[in-house]
Amino acid sequence: MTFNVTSLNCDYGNRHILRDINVDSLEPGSFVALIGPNAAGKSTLFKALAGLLPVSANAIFLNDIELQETSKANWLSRVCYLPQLTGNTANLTVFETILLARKSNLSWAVSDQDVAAAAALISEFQLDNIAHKNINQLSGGQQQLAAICQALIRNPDLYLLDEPTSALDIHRELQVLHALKQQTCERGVITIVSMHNLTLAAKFADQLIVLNRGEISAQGGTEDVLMSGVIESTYGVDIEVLKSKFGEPVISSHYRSDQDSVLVIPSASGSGVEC
Ligand SMILES: Nc1ncnc2c1ncn2[C@@H]1O[C@H](COP(=O)(O)OP(=O)(O)OP(=O)(O)O)[C@@H](O)[C@H]1O
Repeated sequence: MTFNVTSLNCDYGNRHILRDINVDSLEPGSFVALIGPNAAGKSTLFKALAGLLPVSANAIFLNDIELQETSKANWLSRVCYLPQLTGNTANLTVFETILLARKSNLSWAVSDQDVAAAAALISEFQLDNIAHKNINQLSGGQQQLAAICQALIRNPDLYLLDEPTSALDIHRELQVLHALKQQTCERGVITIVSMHNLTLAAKFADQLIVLNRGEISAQGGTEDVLMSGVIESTYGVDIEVLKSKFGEPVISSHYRSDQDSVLVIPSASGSGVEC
């Protein structure tokens, strides 16, 4: 199983958002972090790859299936897309929400295995005390955990996870990323996760894809990309890659206050104030 993208373009109206996106072939078990500044186009890329936006592309292949030549239902049975946290307003309990995700591409009937799989995830993520609660009565972090369980209960070939841990505390964040990485390796799934925390990206991802202003500026092994200088030029910051006491990379960053980063705040007279 492989995933690759050739020459993808995507517009919102007459605004070009993604330009000539190429993703080199990703193999089963790949855990990839999609990084890039705000508004770079990461969410748009996920929606495009999930088949939820009109695109032009030479090819978007998952194994031998081409997105533009298959049905949306067939594509979405193999691809699990988790959008950024938006707030779940469904009138369902946590348990029902997770069970429902399991049912998305199977028959209407609920088997003992489906119930057991939902219960196992609730137990693994210590959600027992909120399993009976309505999803719209939870905190942002609790809702995000339920959404992650919805993703984990699926068995896709490709995960597209848009900032899946943005609302989680550090303990939960590590727990979730560890579980996602484990599932990726054990099931031979391909996982692409967007994230802003570069240290966590470096800790978990074996590859980084850097998106900047709608274009991919780098794809490669995590260490190679971190050392290449592309992070500095993409974000306009200085970084240093250190090693933690656990032998893992830590990204130390420094704000650049040089001429290029002068921030101009518009004043009442319209002339602007430099900071
Ligand atoms: N529905 C939409 N209609 C028009 N423009 C949009 C729409 N959604 C996003 N955009 C624009 O597309 C660009 C890319 O947005 P996108 O949400 O993909 O960025 P992102 O990299 O995910 O950002 P962030 O890290 O801030 O979440 C932005 O300029 C945004 O304003």
